[in-house]
Amino acid sequence: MEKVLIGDRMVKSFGEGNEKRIVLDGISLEIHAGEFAAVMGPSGSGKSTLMFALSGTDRIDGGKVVFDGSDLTKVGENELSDLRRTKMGFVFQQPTLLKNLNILDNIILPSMRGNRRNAAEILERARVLMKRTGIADLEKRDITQVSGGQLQRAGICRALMNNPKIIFGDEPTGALNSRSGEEVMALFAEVNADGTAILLVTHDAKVAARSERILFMRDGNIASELKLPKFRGTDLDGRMEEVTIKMREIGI
Ligand SMILES: Nc1ncnc2c1ncn2[C@@H]1O[C@H](COP(=O)(O)OP(=O)(O)OP(=O)(O)O)[C@@H](O)[C@H]1O
Repeated sequence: MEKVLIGDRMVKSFGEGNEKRIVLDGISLEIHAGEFAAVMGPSGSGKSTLMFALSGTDRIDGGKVVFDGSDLTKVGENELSDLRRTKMGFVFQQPTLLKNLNILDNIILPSMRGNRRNAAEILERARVLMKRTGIADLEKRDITQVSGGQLQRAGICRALMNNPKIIFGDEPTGALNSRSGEEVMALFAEVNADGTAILLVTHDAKVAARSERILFMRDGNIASELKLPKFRGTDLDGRMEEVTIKMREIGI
């Protein structure tokens, strides 16, 4: 199967001299097109740093990252930001939406910048996504007038605007109540069923159990891996148990 993302012996450290801390310690991984993977690990094991490295958000000190055939360690800043804007989607714990714009404008803003599609097409795409994520009637609302779950859905719509090859999620359900969290996860499953690869960082066994491959990090490397069949909406409890056993095994 086609590999959409390859991290090859990635090294990243912070600090200098005695303060130097190696956070990614030669870690390698591959994500296939359409795969749904999760990263778990103790606090400080390097999960967020890994996501920043794989998405070209941060430059790495050693090794390489190949995304959709482009070596992110070699491309210039403009090309890198184009790749990130047009082929990757990002969903964080707290969506970074702008306070002075309504929900719809927040969703379309990044696509309006430097995009060849015209405004009508962009608007249409946003409305299709808002309908699909259940927030169609909220387009004129200020971002302070919607719930956390609705805000996160708006963030997901924004991430999907350019039909990305991969979505990076860093604790995307971390700030949500369990019902909204489940709805957001169901949305990720739908997006994944359409062929978009997903890579999530999570502390939550219930979230990880919906993925098909879980990478367990420890001290800047992958300590273990768990493969599961693609989640079809059944036996979440059994899957969670498998994840929890593995977490215990490696001491998370
Ligand atoms: N910009 C930075 N400058 C200095 N140190 C950093 C920086 N970013 C991360 N670190 C350090 O790197 C280590 C790994 O951080 P990272 O955020 O990747 O861990 P994590 O596994 O995502 O943790 P958590 O589960 O708590 O979010 C931590 O010790 C952190 O303090």
